[in-house]
Amino acid sequence: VLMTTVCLLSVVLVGLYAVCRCMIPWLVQSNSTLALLWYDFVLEMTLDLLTRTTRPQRLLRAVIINAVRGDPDSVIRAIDHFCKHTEWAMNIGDEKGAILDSVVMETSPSTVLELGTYCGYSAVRITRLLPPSTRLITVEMNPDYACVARQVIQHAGLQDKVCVLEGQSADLIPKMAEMFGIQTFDFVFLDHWKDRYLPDIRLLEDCSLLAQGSVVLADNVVCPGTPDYLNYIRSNLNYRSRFYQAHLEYTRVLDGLEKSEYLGCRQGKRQVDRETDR
Ligand SMILES: C[S@@+](CC[C@H](N)C(=O)[O-])C[C@H]1O[C@@H](n2cnc3c(N)ncnc32)[C@H](O)[C@@H]1O
Repeated sequence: VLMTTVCLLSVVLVGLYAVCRCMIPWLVQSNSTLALLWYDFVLEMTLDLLTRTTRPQRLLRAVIINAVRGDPDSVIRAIDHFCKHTEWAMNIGDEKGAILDSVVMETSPSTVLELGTYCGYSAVRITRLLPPSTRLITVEMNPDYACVARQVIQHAGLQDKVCVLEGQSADLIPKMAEMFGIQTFDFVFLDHWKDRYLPDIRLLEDCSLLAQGSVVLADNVVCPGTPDYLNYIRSNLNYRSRFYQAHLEYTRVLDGLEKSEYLGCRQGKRQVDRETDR
C-alpha cells in the first residue's frame, strides 16, 4: 500500500511539475489577461515573499551585476535578459523599445516628458538617443520605483540628463512651466496607468504644453488597452495618429503603440481611417 501511495504521489507531483513548467508559460504567453495575472500578480507576489525583496530591487541587482557602468546599451541588454530569462517586468521591452527608439530619433526632441518611469528602462532608452543639451523629465508616483530608477539611470551614466520627479502626473503636469521653465514638450511618452492617458493628454493640452509638431507616443494601447484614449486621439482633428503593432513586452501577446502628432488646436472631430495611417 505504501509503495502504491508513493508511486501515485510521484506521478501526481511529476504531472503538476510538467503542467507548471510547460502549460502555464504556454497559456500566459498567448492570453493577455492570464499573462498580466500570472507575471504581474502571482509570480511577483510569490517571489517577493520568498526572497523578501521587490521586483525592482531584483532587477536593479541584475543591472549592477551584469551591466557595464556608464554604458546605457549594456544596461538595456541586462534588463531585457533579466526579463526574458529570470523574471518578467513591465518595461516597454526590446521589441516596442525599438519602435520607441525610432520615434525618438525621427522627432529629435529638445524637450521630453515621460509619464511612468518604473525602473528607468525606457528613460535610459530615450535619454541615450538625446542630444547633449536635452534632458528627460520622467514622472513616477511610487517612491520605491523612483529610487530604483535613479540607480539604474546612474549606472547607465545618464544621471545628468534625466530628472526623475516623484508624484502623481495630474499634480506635476501643471507645474512643468514653473519648475523647469518648459513652454512645450516636443516629445511625450505615455506609459503610466492606462486610465490616466486620456485625462493627462487633456491636461497637457489645457496647460498649453503641446505645440504644433509635438509627438505623443502611447504604450500598451492594446494590452492592457486604452480604448477611451484611442477613441479620443484618433477622432480628433488636432492630431494625426498612427498605430504600430507589436507584442506585450517579453511575450507573444498582441500589443501596440500609438504615435500621435499634435497639429495645433483646430477643434473638432474627424473619423480617422486608421488603415491608411498604418
Ligand atoms: C508600465 S510602468 C512604466 C514602464 C517604463 N516606462 C518602462 O518602459 O521602463 C508604469 C509606471 O507608471 C507609474 N504610474 C502610474 N500612474 C501614474 C501617475 N498617475 N503618475 C505617475 N506615475 C504613475 C507606476 O507606478 C508604474 O511604475
